[in-house]
Amino acid sequence: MTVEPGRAVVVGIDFGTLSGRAVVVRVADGAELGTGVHEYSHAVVDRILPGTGQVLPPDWALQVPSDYVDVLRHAVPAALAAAAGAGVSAADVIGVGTDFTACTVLPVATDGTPLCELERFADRPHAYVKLWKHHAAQGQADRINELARVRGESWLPRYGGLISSEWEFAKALQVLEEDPEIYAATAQWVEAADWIVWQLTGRYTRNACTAGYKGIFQDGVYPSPEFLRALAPGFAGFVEDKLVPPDGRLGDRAGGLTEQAAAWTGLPAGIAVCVGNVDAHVTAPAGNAVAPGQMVAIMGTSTCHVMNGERLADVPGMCGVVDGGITAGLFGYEAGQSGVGDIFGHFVDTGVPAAYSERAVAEGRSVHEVLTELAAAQPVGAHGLVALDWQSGNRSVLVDHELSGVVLGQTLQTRPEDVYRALIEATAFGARTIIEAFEGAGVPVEELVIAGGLTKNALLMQIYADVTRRPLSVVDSAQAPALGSAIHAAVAAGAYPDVPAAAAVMGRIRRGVFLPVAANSAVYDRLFAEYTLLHDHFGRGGNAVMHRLKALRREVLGVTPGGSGVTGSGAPEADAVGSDAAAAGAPGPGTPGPAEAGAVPARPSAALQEALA
Ligand SMILES: Nc1ncnc2c1ncn2[C@@H]1O[C@H](COP(=O)(O)OP(=O)(O)O)[C@@H](O)[C@H]1O
Ligand SMILES: O=C(CO)[C@H](O)[C@H](O)COP(=O)(O)O
Repeated sequence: MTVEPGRAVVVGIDFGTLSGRAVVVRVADGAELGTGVHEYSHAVVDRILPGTGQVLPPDWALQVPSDYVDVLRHAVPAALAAAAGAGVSAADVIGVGTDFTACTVLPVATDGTPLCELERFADRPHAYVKLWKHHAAQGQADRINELARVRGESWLPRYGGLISSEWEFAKALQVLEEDPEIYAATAQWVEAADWIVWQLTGRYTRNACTAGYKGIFQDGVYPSPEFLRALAPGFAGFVEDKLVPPDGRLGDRAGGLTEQAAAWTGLPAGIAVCVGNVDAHVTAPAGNAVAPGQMVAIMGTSTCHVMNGERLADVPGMCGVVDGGITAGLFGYEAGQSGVGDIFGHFVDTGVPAAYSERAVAEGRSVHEVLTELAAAQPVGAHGLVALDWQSGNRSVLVDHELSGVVLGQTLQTRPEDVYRALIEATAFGARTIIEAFEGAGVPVEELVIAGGLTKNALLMQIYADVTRRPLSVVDSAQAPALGSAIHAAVAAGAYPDVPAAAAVMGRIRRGVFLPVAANSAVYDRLFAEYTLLHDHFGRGGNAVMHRLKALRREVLGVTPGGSGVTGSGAPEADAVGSDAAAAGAPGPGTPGPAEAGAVPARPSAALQEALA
C-alpha cells in the first residue's frame, strides 16, 4: 500500500536505561505528532535476581528482555493513539527505527530466545541481559588491555588505548570464566540493539555501530583467535562461534515488520524496519549535527559525546572511532561519562534530609528542582567544594570502573544544595576533560550541542557553558534519540537517500541557548585546575586507594576476584589489597588476577546476601 507523501509518518523507538519511548514523526518536516512511554517493570536489576531472591554482587546491572517487548506492546500503541489527534492513522506509518543503550548485550539460543527465558537458566545471573552499566568485568577488561598492549594489537588505539569493561568482549569473557555452562549454551552474543530488530523482523541483522564501538570490529575484522586464545584458551572461538560480522549499515532496511510485531505494536505488517543503532549515535541527526566538529553530548543517566571527523586520529581515552559509525563517509568518534544524571539521582535518593523531600512534595516539584533552585542562589565557588564524578566509574578518559566518587572540602556548614551543585560541576569538569582530550589530539570541537533529559535543568546547562567556555546549542526535541531513530526509519523506508539528507529536513537545533559568562568561567578555570589535580592523583597513579577500597569491599563480601560473586563459595578471596600494583599505588586493575576460570555458578556468599539484602 502506498502512502501519500504528505501524510507519511515514521515511528522511532528509544530504548533507554529505565524506559522505552516511542514517537510518531512526520516524514515531510520532522514534526513530532505523538509520544508514548513505557517504564520497564524490572527497571535495572542490580540487587536481586527476579523470581529467585538471589542477591547480586556489587557493580552488577542486568535487565529482563521481556521488558523491551513490553515497550513495543505499550509505548508504540500509546504514541499512535496520541498521534491520532493530529489525524494520523497506523496506515500512514511507512517505517520504524530503534535505538538502544549500549553495550547492552545478551546471550541467546539459535532462534534468538534469551537464555534467561529458558526455564533451566532462569536462576542464572549470567543468562540475563548485561546492561551498559554492568561494571563487574573490570578484571577481564584489564587483561584484554594488557595483552593487547603487549601484543601491539592494531585495534587498541581505535579505542583510545583501552577497552572498557562495559563493552562486549569483557562481558563475554566474564560469562566464560564465571558460568561456562551459560557461555557454552550461548549461540549468539547479541547487542540488545540488534535483538529488538530481530524481534521486529524475524531475522538477525548485526548493526555496524555497535559492532564497531562495542565489538572491536575494525578494518573488516574482529580480534584474532590467537589473541583470544592468549586471553583464555576457552575464548579462542568467541568470534567464530558467537559473533557475526556486521551486515547492516546505519539507515539500511533490516527487513519488513513481521505479523507478530505488527500485532504487538499496531503498525502495518511489512513496513520497513531500520537496522539497529545506539541511543547516542542516532541523536546527532536529530539535531542535524552530523558535520565534522559538531560534538553532540546526550546527557541523561550517563553522557555520551559523539562527533564526526574527517580524519582518523588517536584520542587518548575516547570510547572509540569507527568509520561510518555515525553517518557514512566520516569517522564517528565517541567518548562518555558513565555517571551523570545517575550521580544526581543517587544523591537525591541517599543524601538529602527529609525536609527537602517534604518541601518538594508540598510544592509539587521534584527534589532535583528544589536542590537546583537553592544551588543556583550562590556565587560560583562559594560552596568551597570540588568533586570527582566517578560514582559509576570513569568511561573517558581514564577508562576505569574501579574508580569512585569524591566530594572534597566539606565542613559543618556544607548544605545538600552545595554538594548537589559540586556534583553538577564535577560532571561539567569531566566533560571539559573529554573536550580537551579531543582538541589535544587534533580533533577540533567546533560546536557543542546538547540533547537529553538534563537539558531541562537551566542551572546545569549554564554551568556547562561556563565551565567549557562555549555557547551551547540544544537539540530541539524532548525525545531526541527517538526522533533520531525516526529519521533513520525514514531513510530505511526510502523517503530520503541518506541520513544527512533526512536530518537536514527532519532534525532540529537551537543555537546559542546558553552563553558562557566570563566572570563565572574565570572562577571555574581555577576549580577545574583543582579538579584536574584530583583527577590525575586518584586516576593516574598518585594513589590507588579507590581500587583498594573496592577490593576490600569484595573481600569482605566474599566476592571472587574478577568482579563477580555469583561463583563465590563464601570464603573471602585475596584481592588487590596485597597486590604489587596496588601497594605501589599504580594505576590500573583493581582486580589483578584472572577470574577463576571454570568455576561452577553457586549462590553468593552469606556475607554478601546479608550485606546487600
Ligand atoms: N531536574 C533534574 N536535574 C538534574 N538531573 C535530573 C533532573 N531530573 C532527573 N534527573 C536525572 O536525569 C536522569 C534521567 O535522564 P533521562 O535523559 O530522562 O534518561 P535516560 O538517560 O535514561 O534517557 C536520572 O539519572 C535523574 O537522576
Ligand atoms: O554507552 C552508551 C552509548 O554508547 C549508552 O547507551 C549510554 O551510556 C546509556 O545511555 P543513557 O544514559 O541515555 O541511558
